[in-house]
Amino acid sequence: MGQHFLKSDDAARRIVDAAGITDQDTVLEIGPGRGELTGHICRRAKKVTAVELDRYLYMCLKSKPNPGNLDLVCGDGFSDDASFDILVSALPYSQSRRAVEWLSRQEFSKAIIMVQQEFADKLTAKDRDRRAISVLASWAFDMEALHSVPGDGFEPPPEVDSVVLRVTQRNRATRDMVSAINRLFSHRRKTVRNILKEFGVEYEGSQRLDELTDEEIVRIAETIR
Ligand SMILES: C[S@@+](CC[C@H](N)C(=O)[O-])C[C@H]1O[C@@H](n2cnc3c(N)ncnc32)[C@H](O)[C@@H]1O
Repeated sequence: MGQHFLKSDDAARRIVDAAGITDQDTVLEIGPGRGELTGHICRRAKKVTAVELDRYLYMCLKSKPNPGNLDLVCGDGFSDDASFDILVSALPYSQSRRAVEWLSRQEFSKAIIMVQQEFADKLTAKDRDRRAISVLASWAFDMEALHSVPGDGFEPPPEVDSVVLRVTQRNRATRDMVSAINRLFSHRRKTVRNILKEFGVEYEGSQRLDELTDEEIVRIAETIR
């Protein structure tokens, strides 16, 4: 479940400060774990929903005093019924990709997410290094890397460092679009014309997928939805 917990309260406060939460905001926290970020979020927000999948961690959090604006839920945080202004999440690393695909389909004003450096590099990769997730992320979001958190800032320490990203929405994706981009990238070294032939779509041009811009790839994905 990607259970690496922040050790320092200062590190937790720094992450929550980056969200710029006001008393008008509804905040979703996915994976509160032992609640390192939750208290800081509750002190700033109007309403907080914190969703923890691990029943034991959920019960531990539930046994603490509720600040009054916290709705604690045990379950999968990546729900299509979620409604929030701001997402704050030290994402479960095993589910970072799923989380980004899910976030691309939500309507939100800002997200502060912590991901492993390796995954952040994938999200911001350019040209031939791009994967489906890079194209989706750069089309759906503006992303800014704020600061890194070294592995020894967690308990237990993960093998790689993490980075805190500020994400705002550029475009909202649909489930079909996410799946079409993934399908295109399963053939990413072929020419676009050959890929599209497999989907019964005609295309003029001899470029390969990685020679196109993110916008062009998304437009092509829309033709095979
Ligand atoms: C990297 S830990 C972060 C914990 C805490 N927020 C912190 O910063 O120390 C990720 C947390 O997400 C929880 N988690 C994993 N998958 C989840 C899911 N699908 N929905 C909600 N919580 C999940 C894990 O149990 C774990 O508590």
